Amino acid sequence: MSHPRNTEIYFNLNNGGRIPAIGLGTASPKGRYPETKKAVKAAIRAGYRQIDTAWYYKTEPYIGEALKELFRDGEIKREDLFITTKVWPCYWDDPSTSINESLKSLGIDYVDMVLQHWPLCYKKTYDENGTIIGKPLDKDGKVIFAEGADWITTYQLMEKIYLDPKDTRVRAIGVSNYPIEYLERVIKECKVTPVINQVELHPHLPQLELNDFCHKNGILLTAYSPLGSGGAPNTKIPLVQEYAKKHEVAPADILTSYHVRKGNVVIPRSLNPERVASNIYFAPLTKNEMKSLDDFGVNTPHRYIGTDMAGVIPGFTHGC
Ligand SMILES: NC(=O)C1=CN([C@@H]2O[C@H](COP(=O)(O)OP(=O)(O)OC[C@H]3O[C@@H](n4cnc5c(N)ncnc54)[C@H](OP(=O)(O)O)[C@@H]3O)[C@@H](O)[C@H]2O)C=CC1
Ligand SMILES: O=C1O[C@H](CO)[C@@H](O)[C@@H]1O
Repeated sequence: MSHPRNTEIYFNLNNGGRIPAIGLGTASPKGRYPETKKAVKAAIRAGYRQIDTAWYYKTEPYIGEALKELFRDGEIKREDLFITTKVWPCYWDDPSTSINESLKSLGIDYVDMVLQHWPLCYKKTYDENGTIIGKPLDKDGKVIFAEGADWITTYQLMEKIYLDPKDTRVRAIGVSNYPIEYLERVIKECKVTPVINQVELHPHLPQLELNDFCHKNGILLTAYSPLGSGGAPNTKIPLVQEYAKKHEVAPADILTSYHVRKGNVVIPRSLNPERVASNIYFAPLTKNEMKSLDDFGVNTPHRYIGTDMAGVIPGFTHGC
């Protein structure tokens, strides 16, 4: 059977721009960061036009190496790509520096979108070389938060950068890991509605209320960890395997098409060039199949990422 490709689908953003429906995730496992270069090259050659990264991932220099070679060899032009980076909570009061560091590592002069990675503020802490520590921990291994800090500050500073006509570093701003209550506050107190809320989303965690709220307010969701993160456990869900067989695609394609079918963006990660190239097929899931996948998660909610954050972000629960 021949299948349309998610790489050919784009969604409109509330600021007039557009975003490719599928992007390559680049939160590569520790010890394998350099392999991200090969994955990015495989992705662009397979038709991906979106790369999702973050200051925190430490993979930006390798993405930068891949881009440099792809641009040099005429395989892709900068303007044909959509590159997202994120501001980590250690830079909660200085997104400008975070963005500059990301741009330098990536070897580009603007990003298509910057997201506030988490609505959290960590205390600024440096190691013996003067390098900022991403996740400062106390002697008991607990994250050290910045006292008296307000998570909305980061978004307001990002907004300032975005709205400054002389500052061309950022083409769209959004958020990540925001529950509904946090989005409500941003919509009320800020001038710019986020274009995207990037959250964990898959059949074990369909977040239906959040999806409705975002779409009613012109915000798209980006589904992170769509395969269930390391080891892709969601590919083993019997319902996913049944639909894969029926639609003659791989289970991973059911897990990505589930989001694209809802008008949401999805960013699967793989360091295996063959899997990168094969994770792009769109399965036209029926209304009933979509409902069964939603219902599956409502009954068996499971979060793979950031469970340690749940206690400090009200509303950040299983969120079904
Ligand atoms: N905003 C946020 O807070 C967060 C954002 N993210 C973003 O979302 C992206 C994706 O999420 P992530 O948690 O990385 O994990 P994914 O859900 O994308 O799963 C990645 C795992 O699936 C495996 N895999 C990929 N394709 C297949 C396939 N076809 N069949 C079987 N296994 C497969 C990969 O192994 P292999 O490499 O061997 O193929 C890897 O182990 C991240 O990389 C990052 O960009 C992620 C977490 C939080
Ligand atoms: O984006 C992210 O990736 C890491 C784990 O892969 C997570 O802590 C963060 O939100």
